[in-house]
Amino acid sequence: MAHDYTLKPHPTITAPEGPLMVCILDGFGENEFKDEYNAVHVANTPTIDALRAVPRRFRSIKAHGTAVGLPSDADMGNSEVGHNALGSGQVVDQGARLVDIALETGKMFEGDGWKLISQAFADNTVHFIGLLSDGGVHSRADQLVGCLRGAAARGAKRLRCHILTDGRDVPDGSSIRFVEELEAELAALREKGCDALIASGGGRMQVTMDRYEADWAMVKRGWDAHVLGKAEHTFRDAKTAVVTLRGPEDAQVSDQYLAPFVIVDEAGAPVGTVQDGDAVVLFNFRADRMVEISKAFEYPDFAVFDRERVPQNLRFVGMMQYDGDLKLPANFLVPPPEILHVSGEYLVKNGLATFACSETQKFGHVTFFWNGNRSGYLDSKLEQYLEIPSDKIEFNKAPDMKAREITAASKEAILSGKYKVVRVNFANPDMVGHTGDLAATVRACEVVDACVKELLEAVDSVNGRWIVTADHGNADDMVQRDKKGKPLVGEDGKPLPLTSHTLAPVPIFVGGKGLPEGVVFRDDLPDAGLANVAATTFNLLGYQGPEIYKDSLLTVV
Ligand SMILES: O=C(O)[C@H](O)COP(=O)(O)O
Ligand SMILES: [Mn+2]
Ligand SMILES: [Mn+2]
Repeated sequence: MAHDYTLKPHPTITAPEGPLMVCILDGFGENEFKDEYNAVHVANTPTIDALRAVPRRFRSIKAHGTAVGLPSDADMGNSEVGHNALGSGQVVDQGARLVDIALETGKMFEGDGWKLISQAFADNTVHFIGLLSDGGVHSRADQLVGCLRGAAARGAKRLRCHILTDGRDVPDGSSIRFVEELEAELAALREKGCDALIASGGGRMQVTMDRYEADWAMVKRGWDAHVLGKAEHTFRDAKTAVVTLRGPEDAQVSDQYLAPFVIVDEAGAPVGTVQDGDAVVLFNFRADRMVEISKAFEYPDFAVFDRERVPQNLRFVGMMQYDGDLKLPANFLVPPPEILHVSGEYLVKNGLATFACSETQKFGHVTFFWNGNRSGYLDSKLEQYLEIPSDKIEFNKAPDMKAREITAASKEAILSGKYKVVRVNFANPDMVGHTGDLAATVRACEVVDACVKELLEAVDSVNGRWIVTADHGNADDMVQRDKKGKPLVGEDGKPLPLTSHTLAPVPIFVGGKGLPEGVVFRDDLPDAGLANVAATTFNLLGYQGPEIYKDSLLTVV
């Protein structure tokens, strides 16, 4: 039976005169540590502070772990799962969890994707390309190991790993440990007669893992290193590669930004180029940073850069299918989560027009992830998505990013009278937070606060309403801590920067001149999370939340 998308009017909250603005401050958590390392706390944010002071229109909600479909509550949130939950009003098992289940049950090894790569076990090489860490955002090293062992046990003769060093979802410098652990695993496989080696690599923000077409040159560097075996730097082993490329202690390059490298044999020949008939597994489960490299492998008429040599009869799979609309890649090891009946579908099926805007780095977050991993418009007549091109530099060098441009465009949309919903994502607290640069991240939060002010004023001027919230923490803690929360210092006595997201909940604020006074947060949902936001938006639009959604956070007193 077709799903019924009819929205029922809310019994007491009427529709607003102006639009509803839904504003996501990416990486802006509500952290219990309110000290000098909490950029959200340190920053001068008069607008957000004023919102925090309004009784029962500010609270925090969960943005990590099982509340967003991740395997455990030790998993920090991230943009993919966060925007999925925000946009769909539901909690679904996410990629990390689905791959765990597929490995635990052995289903992984029975699927069509596995059957495809197993054709290369006897006479060809199986390549694994992906992010090597235990960050759990894009990939997990233990899942890579599960696949390697699974392949070796099922007769794969030759395995090659192409590793992208992290330092973004995990502490900088940890790449050395992850390489050591993988080398030990590969040595154990070699003991058992499987020829298993690391073949190439590079930092995730330099090589292969570009997203939303922000910088295709990254993908070309990856293709050259992984497939062609070409890079400026060659080494005999990966640990030496990583240690050398990180450079001297006083001028270290972070794991995220390591140059591409290729591992070579005694004669200087690459140990693992991709050849005709080989299998290639992209072992990341998350989509955004795997789409471009997937296209390079899969599209016969790919023309973004010169691939020079395209391996024929390749058995190419993703850990998941990264884009269900593009069917990319065609073959995959684990089916991705199915996220149905997202809020955008309810909006368009009820004739409510939406404007969504962010800059490149978060554009897919506020569209593709928001819409349950669907590309393009749900309804091009009722929706307008605007992407402001992001800078191509390290974001601590320009922490304002494109916040002003996003604000100007969103303000215009709010004032235009054309839209019922205006959805905005500000990338700054997250993208600058990932650099580990505290001062720049404070600045990022301040810029965003000023932009929010402008948007709230615009909403008020047309009697609209707003929700301001975030998708997960990041800027709210910029230092690594011990179990008791005490900041850790390095050998040089300096605090150890935290580049990753945090486990913190996120704030949520509602308001606007067009919001009747009695509409406030209920106090009986202490465990509410990001998935409770979608029904809340429908209430603010004058409708009841869809029955299949998590409860709205609102009540009328
Ligand atoms: O891809 C990234 O930049 C990080 O791994 C996660 O950040 P995001 O989830 O906020 O995009
Ligand atoms: Mn995010
Ligand atoms: Mn992030």
